[in-house]
Amino acid sequence: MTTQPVARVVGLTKTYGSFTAIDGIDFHLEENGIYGLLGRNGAGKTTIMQLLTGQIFPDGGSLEVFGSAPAEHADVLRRICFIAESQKYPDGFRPSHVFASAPWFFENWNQELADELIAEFRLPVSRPIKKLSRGQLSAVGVIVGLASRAPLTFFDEPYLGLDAVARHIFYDRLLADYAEHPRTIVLSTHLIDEVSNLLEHVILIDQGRVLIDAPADEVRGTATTVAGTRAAVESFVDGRRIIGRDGLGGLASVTVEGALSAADRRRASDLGLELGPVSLQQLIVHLTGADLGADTAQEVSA
Ligand SMILES: Nc1ncnc2c1ncn2[C@@H]1O[C@H](COP(=O)(O)OP(=O)(O)OP(=O)(O)O)[C@@H](O)[C@H]1O
Repeated sequence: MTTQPVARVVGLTKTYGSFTAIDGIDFHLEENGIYGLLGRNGAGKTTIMQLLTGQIFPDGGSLEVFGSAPAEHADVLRRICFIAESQKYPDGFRPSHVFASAPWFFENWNQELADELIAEFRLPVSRPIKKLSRGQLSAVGVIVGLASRAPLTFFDEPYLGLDAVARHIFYDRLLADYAEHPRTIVLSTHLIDEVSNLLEHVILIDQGRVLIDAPADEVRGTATTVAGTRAAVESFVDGRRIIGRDGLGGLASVTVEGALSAADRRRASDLGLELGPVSLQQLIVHLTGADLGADTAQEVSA
């Protein structure tokens, strides 16, 4: 049985003056999946989400969400929740006002889940939003995004300022709620290693184009990390395409591109080497030529 995709994007283009932000991309979002929309700064991730949520219009190609152009259809927009990096709220609003008005926008809004999250995030719901800390402000968005249970939910770098505990509450709650109430969730983030286990599908954007559109496990399987004594590792990886290196003293860990054959695996075992899957982040750093690790370190400590 084939289901109709939640979103269908064909040859989608968005230009700003002479600059092409989105360059003729194609992809589908299927019903019920957690997608990672990944890429370097300025790759085009937010622009894609703005196009899919009808906030801006494309300059070329076609775009269907739940079978219609999102911008003109209120019934489509009602099934979408978009949590932006810096969500804006009306002046004088308090989190309690946001949660009280949410059922009006989201037909699947679940107040019980919202209340549990408010307690877990220790969010002061009666404080004016303007007075909230950066992390508390992000928590408001994360709570709306999860409790909306919208059939298509976008989280655009949702956790600026959230501490490690709060981020893990978000990841755990997202997975648990998704298991009980499957829907389509698109997560854009630079903290790739942290969300790597959540993602079922990866769409990697680079300079307005799609570099990867594949199941996360398939992406991870395109490279292998080889670890062991330096001499054994170097002998094993000799002649292979190397993606990354790490090591300390006599120990080394090298990531190589391509699938390993059964003979390769036997040889690695004979050399006393350990083989492991590549981290999604390592692979993406390699493919987009960026040091996302530095970015990540900054954000984690922020
Ligand atoms: N209104 C605009 N006018 C001109 N250029 C724009 C506009 N909006 C976005 N851009 C450009 O389009 C490109 C894509 O921006 P976008 O915000 O989608 O990137 P992103 O992948 O979300 O980046 P980040 O990870 O830094 O948030 C960038 O080069 C950006 O400068």
